[in-house]
Amino acid sequence: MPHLLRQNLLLPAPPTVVMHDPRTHLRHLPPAYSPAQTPLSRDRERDFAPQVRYHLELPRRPKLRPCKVIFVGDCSVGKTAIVNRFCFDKFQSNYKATIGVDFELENFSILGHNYGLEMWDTAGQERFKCIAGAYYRNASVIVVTFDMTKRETLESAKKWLNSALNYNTGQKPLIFLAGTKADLLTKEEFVRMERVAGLAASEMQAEYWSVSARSGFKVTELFQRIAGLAFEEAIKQEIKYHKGTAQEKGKTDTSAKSQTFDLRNFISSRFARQKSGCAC
Ligand SMILES: Nc1nc2c(ncn2[C@@H]2O[C@H](COP(=O)(O)OP(=O)(O)OP(=O)(O)O)[C@@H](O)[C@H]2O)c(=O)[nH]1
Repeated sequence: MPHLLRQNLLLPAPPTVVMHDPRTHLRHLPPAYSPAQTPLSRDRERDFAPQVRYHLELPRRPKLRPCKVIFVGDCSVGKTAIVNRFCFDKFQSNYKATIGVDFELENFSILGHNYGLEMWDTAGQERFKCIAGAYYRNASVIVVTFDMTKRETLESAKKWLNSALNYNTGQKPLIFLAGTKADLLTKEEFVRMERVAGLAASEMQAEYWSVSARSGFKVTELFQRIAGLAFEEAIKQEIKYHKGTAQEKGKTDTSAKSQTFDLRNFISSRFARQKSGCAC
């Protein structure tokens, strides 16, 4: 009975060690793949915005819904592979087409707040497109994926993005363009492909990433960046919402005050009229 022994000898209890998973525990905004290839944060913004940090220090805990991330792109480009590499740290070399859609949830701790990423890995095969399309709605993040060894998959990236945006007209999702299978390219091919893909990304107003699910190259960094930026955006939305309701409340308060003033005037004028003998 080791705990009894400890009690009898009045030994201090060992400190509780909280183990944080460094993949999902963020204290700073993870950097872009390349500062030149991101429309999502300016080069000098290397961390969470000060207003976001300030808001999180207020006693009121933010109410955050999980963030919906959708992966779209041609079949066999490696959408499932990058999700599986990040969520389970595994890679399968045999191809198994996604039927409709697959779903994974990963929980992050960002600046001490829990934040969930819902990952919707949609099918690239044409015959499943009508099913997958139904899952595009309410996406906060769109990751358009292409195979760096197949130029034609980059060419269809814009088509995939437009189709995902058509289901999300009411909001402004964050857009990422991810080139996969970086391990299969020579250095020259890699540099050439990044140049072409970077141009496509800026046309799509997307942040560009080259990754490899096989080697794990930049996969964790991509997901951390997605979580960091989506979290920051969610807090900014919350700040906007609170400012809006505070302004509304201010307006109601002033109109209530002016109503009290009018009421007082009305009573005193009525009283004066009654005094002067008028009954109307
Ligand atoms: N060498 C290499 N192969 C990869 C990589 N990523 C994916 N693959 C392979 O590419 C094939 C297709 O990968 P998936 O992840 O299933 O592709 P997908 O985009 O989900 O395909 P659909 O479900 O049809 O939309 C599989 O055989 C994977 O093993 C990578 O980074 N490097």
